[in-house]
Amino acid sequence: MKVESEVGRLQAVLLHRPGPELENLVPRDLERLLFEEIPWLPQARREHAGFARQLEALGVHVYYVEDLLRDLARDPELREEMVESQLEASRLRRDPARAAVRRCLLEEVPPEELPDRLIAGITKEAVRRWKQTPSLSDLTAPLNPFYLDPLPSMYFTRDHGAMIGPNLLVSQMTHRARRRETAFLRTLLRHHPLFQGVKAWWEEPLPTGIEGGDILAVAPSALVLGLSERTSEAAIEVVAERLFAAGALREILVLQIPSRRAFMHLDTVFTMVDRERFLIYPGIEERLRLFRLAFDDGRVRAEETTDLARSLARLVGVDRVELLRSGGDDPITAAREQWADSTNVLAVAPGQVIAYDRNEATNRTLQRAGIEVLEIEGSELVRGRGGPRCMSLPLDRLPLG
Ligand SMILES: NC(=[NH2+])NCCC[C@H](N)C(=O)O
Repeated sequence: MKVESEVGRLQAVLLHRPGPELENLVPRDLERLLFEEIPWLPQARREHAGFARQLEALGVHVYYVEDLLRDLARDPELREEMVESQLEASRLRRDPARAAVRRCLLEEVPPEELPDRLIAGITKEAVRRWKQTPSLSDLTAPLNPFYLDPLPSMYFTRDHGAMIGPNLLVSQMTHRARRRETAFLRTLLRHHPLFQGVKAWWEEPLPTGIEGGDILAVAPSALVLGLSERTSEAAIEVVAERLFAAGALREILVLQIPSRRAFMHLDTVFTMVDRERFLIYPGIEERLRLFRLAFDDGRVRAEETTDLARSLARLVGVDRVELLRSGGDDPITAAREQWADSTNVLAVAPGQVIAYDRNEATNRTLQRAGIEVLEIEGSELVRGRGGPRCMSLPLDRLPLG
């Protein structure tokens, strides 16, 4: 398994089917759990199944995080490791209730249900009988019902990490609300046979945030990284240093985007759709800052640069690249469609993408440019603020011939 480019023909991908975690969302928790709205689960699942069917029709192997975790949960030791790493990454880390939650998960929850239950969230109510006396936190349950929060953003598997060549960079999530998602990926990487032969680029977590939605491989040894609400300078510097030193990369282009909810990751405004073509939200172009990172005598050297198209061409190693603009020339349409993830398309091969059907103007622009747009429905899925790109973690792509 390896990924050397954002557009190489997709062979295998990791998804998560939206589940009861969405039904454990309540208005009070929306902001903290990084949602604006509550998707209607049965419809979100139908839409997600449509996405998976589209991928399978293209011959892509679709793996589901929850299925792989269920494979591991059969083994008592791995079950224990899964539970411990979830607790470590949660708010319960130093909570007196930790032991009771642990016992409930290991002694009461049937192993085959464990991954789904962890993702859905664990209520105080479910743990009550494992505690000796009612505690303050039991009494506050009506207002604050969860020991382990639901993970509603779990279906945005892209953010959990990124295959860079043959190995996986596991993200360091900026918000606590999403840290348990990556703990699952680490467990899979360590133990699941699917990942045999794939290593984490490094074991220890990075000091600060970097998320997969900000990582885009444009060529075998060249990355574009978003500097965004979720990915920090410090994390980019560490990643650059390590990947340069390992000989995995030659150059990195950093695109700084305004730190805003609507653009939480680079892939909400920019992605790659063909060997030499990119899709960008024009409302962002004026506000981008570009920085080039290279390895110079064992040190990462940064310099500011201008001209996105030229910088990308250099990175890809071609004379010129083409920037396609979302929203069909109308700033209002472009802003509306950006909010519905118009640029968050998933390239399944050079010049072939999966996109939400609702982004009509952007899809028309892509089609006119000769890009094949495979449309899926996503009116409930989009409420979580992500599209086909964020809903998929590519594990294997063919090299570009
Ligand atoms: N790569 C992406 N654009 N991911 C979208 C993530 C959306 C998710 N609700 C969050 O705020 O974290």
